Amino acid sequence: MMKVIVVGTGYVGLVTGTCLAEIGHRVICIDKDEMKIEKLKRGISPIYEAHLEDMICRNIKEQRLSFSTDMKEVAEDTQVIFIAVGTPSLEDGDVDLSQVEEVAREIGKSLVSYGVIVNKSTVPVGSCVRVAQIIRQNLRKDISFDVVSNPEFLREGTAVYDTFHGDRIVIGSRSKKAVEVLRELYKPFHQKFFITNPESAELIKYASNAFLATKISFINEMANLCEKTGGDIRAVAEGMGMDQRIGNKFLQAGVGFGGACFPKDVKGLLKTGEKYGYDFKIIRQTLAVNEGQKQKPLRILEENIADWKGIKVGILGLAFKPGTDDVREAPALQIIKDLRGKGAQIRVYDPVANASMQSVLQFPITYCNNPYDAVTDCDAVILLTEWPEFQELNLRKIRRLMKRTIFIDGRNVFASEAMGEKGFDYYPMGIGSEETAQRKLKEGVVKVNESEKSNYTSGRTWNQVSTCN
Ligand SMILES: NC(=O)C1=CN([C@@H]2O[C@H](COP(=O)(O)OP(=O)(O)OC[C@H]3O[C@@H](n4cnc5c(N)ncnc54)[C@H](O)[C@@H]3O)[C@@H](O)[C@H]2O)C=CC1
Ligand SMILES: O=C(O)[C@H]1O[C@H](OP(=O)(O)OP(=O)(O)OC[C@H]2O[C@@H](n3ccc(=O)[nH]c3=O)[C@H](O)[C@@H]2O)[C@H](O)[C@@H](O)[C@@H]1O
Repeated sequence: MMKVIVVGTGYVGLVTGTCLAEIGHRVICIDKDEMKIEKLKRGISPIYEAHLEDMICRNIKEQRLSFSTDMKEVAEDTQVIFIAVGTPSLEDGDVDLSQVEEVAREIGKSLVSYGVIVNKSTVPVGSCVRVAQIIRQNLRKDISFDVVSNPEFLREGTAVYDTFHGDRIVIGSRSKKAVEVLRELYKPFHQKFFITNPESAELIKYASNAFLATKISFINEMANLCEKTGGDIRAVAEGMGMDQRIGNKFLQAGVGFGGACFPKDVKGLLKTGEKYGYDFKIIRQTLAVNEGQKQKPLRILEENIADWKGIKVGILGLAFKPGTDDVREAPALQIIKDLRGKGAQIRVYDPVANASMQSVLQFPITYCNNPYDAVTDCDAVILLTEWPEFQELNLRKIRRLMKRTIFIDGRNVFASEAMGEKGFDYYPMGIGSEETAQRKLKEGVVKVNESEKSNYTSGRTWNQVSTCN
């Protein structure tokens, strides 16, 4: 059993701290947000994450987990201190390290004996060295310590499961002593360790997220080609994924990736490249393709709607993915803004994310308590998050409640034929029709549509897109 401090009780800090308590360590989670800490002390989780609240309550009761706003909790017997604060994007895409640097200063002032300081926040290469430097500058007396890079790979929505079933635990350190402390800390998780130097560990995190994001942009471009050629992206992805070198995960076409991390980390890696004089061309396009993908629902509507006066659009799903109430960089944010720009009336429903959308949107839209209310009298419906409950929707009822019949399925939840039979003008992502294939064959090979080309070249680029938060 070790005594552990976790600074930052967001998705990563809170889940890590709680899971470490669950495996027997004594954990104190610290956050400067007093309201958050007050709630947590009463066993209330500030985030929606499966199994988390039960685990928090159990570990508080069994006295392995406590919460505080005070760095004075760092004591003689503290062996490990995690830094798990936010590293958001700055305006120009660079990583804002101010929270990490602030915590490093606090740790320097609070340290009373040897400790391993673990950088769990996603930070650019070189940050371990920087954090060590800040701590050293703030020490009150001469104390030895090690700073280790230990990036986190959990996904929101399955954060607790991922912590217990991770594919690997990456530890970047040149100190054998620090590596041994972390091996001991994580031993009960029974996961593979990958030990490397801090710089490589820091790059592994960015490389992993950027690679996964690129995989998504790739499949989305294939989906766009499927629509023109009569292919079905679901079959293409399945057939590709059967090759074990490719793998069948992260090949789900849709309206693009969102979330607190993919967009910010891809921009962060691009910025790192720039700083070191390297233009990372592939991931620049990964972002550009993603921006184009988020505009797809609007492009479909523009083709179908001549006069936007009085147009009502219903949106099903706001969270950037199912299982979370997080709307950071969610495609829904951009799509809602685009629709507002057109003057459309917008009705939305999400099983858990209505409140978080309301807290970031600076203009009013209609939030509904159920999906049927959200589609009532609508000219078009756009599904943006594949919540399992949407699979159970009474589609005939939806059709009856709508004014017109446009249904854009941004996550390919339904089957084209069934939707057609029910009377929808159904627009899935990347599912071409036989008629398109025949028509294209008759017309011969067509030239690249210039307007589409410009979406990725002269059109909106990632750093021109404003965010709501
Ligand atoms: N959200 C996710 O699924 C994942 C996030 N990451 C990375 O982990 C890091 C943390 O991310 P999240 O947990 O999502 O962030 P978050 O924004 O949800 O939480 C950060 C917390 O740190 C607190 N904080 C900020 N400055 C502080 C200070 N000086 N002292 C004490 N507390 C302070 C904030 O009040 C907030 O509660 C980021 O670098 C992120 O890129 C990595 C893997 C997964
Ligand atoms: O660094 C992070 O924060 C985390 O970022 C992602 O996790 P997360 O953002 O929670 O969610 P994902 O499940 O990866 O989905 C991200 C986005 O990609 C989209 N996506 C995902 C998979 C897919 O096939 N297609 C697709 O469009 C999702 O809809 C979602 O908007 C990574 O999967 C985690 O390993 C990583 O730790």
